Amino acid sequence: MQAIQDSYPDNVAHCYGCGSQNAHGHRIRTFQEGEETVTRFTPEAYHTAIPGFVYGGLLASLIDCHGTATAAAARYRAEGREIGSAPVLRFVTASLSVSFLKPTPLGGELEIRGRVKELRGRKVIVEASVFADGVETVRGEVVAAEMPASFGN
Ligand SMILES: CCCCCCCCCC(=O)SCCNC(=O)CCNC(=O)[C@H](O)C(C)(C)COP(=O)(O)OP(=O)(O)OC[C@H]1O[C@@H](n2cnc3c(N)ncnc32)[C@H](O)[C@@H]1OP(=O)(O)O
Repeated sequence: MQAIQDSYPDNVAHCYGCGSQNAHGHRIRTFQEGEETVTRFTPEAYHTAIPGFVYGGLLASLIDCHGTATAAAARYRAEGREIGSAPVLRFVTASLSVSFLKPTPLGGELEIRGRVKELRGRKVIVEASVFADGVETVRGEVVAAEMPASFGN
């Protein structure tokens, strides 16, 4: 099945969270499921915070990259375009907020589910949650902004 990240051109696919070209990264893959987006990810033992529980920074990065992918997909949909079609839309994180509702157990697959809260101009706000065994443990919000041509300057 085609993931949203599969549409990222190779020259911008190095992100630590979601870049297919980053051998050391999480290389998350996000899928559209109706009005929601879904990423599944299984943390490794080295993603430990407190023994038996997942490190919060990893969870934040899952929300982050799930959010930017959801934002890009939403804008393509809003424009009635196929994901990845030219001109390519690239979204980066303008802000990220994360609430850790419960400790997230380490040792199984996590599900990250997201939805668009607002889509306006060059900005998309995405809400996303992490579920472990069906229990919501983390909730976050990503403000994703379309990457300007001047990015980094
Ligand atoms: C092709 C695929 C690429 C895959 C990459 C995936 C990335 C994964 C996640 C990341 O780690 S990205 C890396 C971390 N993020 C950055 O380094 C971004 C650094 N910041 C910037 O480059 C600029 O500040 C940014 C592009 C986010 C905004 O600059 P703009 O010149 O576009 O700002 P502008 O003032 O035009 O704002 C556009 C909209 O975003 C809003 N905005 C900007 N910064 C914000 C902020 N910090 N918080 C909330 N909203 C913000 C802003 O209010 C506005 O909304 P409105 O249209 O409603 O007014």
